[in-house]
Amino acid sequence: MSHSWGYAANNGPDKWHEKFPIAQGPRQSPIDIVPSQAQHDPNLKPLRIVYDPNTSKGILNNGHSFQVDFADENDSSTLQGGPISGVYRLRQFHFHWGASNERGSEHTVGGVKYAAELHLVHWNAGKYASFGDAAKAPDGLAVVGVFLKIGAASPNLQKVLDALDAIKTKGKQTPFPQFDPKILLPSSLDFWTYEGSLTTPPLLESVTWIVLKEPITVSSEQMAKFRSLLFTTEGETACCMVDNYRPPQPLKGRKVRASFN
Ligand SMILES: NS(=O)(=O)c1c(F)c(F)c(-n2cc(CC3CCCCC3)nn2)c(F)c1F
Ligand SMILES: [Zn+2]
Repeated sequence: MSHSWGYAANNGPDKWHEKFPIAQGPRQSPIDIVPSQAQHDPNLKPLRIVYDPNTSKGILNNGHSFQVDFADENDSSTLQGGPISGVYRLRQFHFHWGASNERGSEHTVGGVKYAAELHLVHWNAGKYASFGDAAKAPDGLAVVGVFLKIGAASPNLQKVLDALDAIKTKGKQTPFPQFDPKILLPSSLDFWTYEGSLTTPPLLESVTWIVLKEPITVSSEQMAKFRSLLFTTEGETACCMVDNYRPPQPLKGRKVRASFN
């Protein structure tokens, strides 16, 4: 596609393989997680998540989603344990969501779609010199996925949503200091894990996925706030940022493990 990738009919997930052939690779994400097929692995360690609010920097509309970026020059905000070895540093978090509440997540559970999905992106700083290097390695990234289901409003999520008015259009960013993303996590850290990829181009097969079983809740009004963002730049014909999710991809023989019984 001559134009850049997106989520519309002419540049969306079904077209990505034209410019990114790895889209049809052996370890693509997301997937449908079938709980009965996931084997409990007692060797999986508990997740160890330590985030320092001083590392949060800014919030950006990148034209595909919005992301909160973190300072990752040292081990202040890290993920360890679970299926990974070594220390992975938090780089950014972002979301995927639907035009309506019955869709929006990337991973599905027994075919069930959630309204949205949070991704906390970490890179293997113990082994690689930069995020870019890590993103090209099979053990370079670890992404923690958290489902958002419709229910009571999340006050902690509201802190993020209150910043969205300042980044309505593609390319806009604003400072977002002193934010601890740990407050976005559910009470249980039980997870499923499997080897996969980035769910957006360049779709690199470098992600150890760690998908939490317990969703957090979000209200319909809060979902409307996500949908107030635009894919487009100021001055372009406005196009609402919705349905920015890739559907599940073939498992191709991969095993999904569970940290819980
Ligand atoms: N949905 S996801 O799988 O959690 C997810 C991620 F894990 C990401 F890391 C990115 N990502 C993409 C780049 C550009 C880099 C540009 C240099 C080469 C590597 C990619 N930065 N971060 C991303 F966009 C995304 F959607
Ligand atoms: Zn994502």
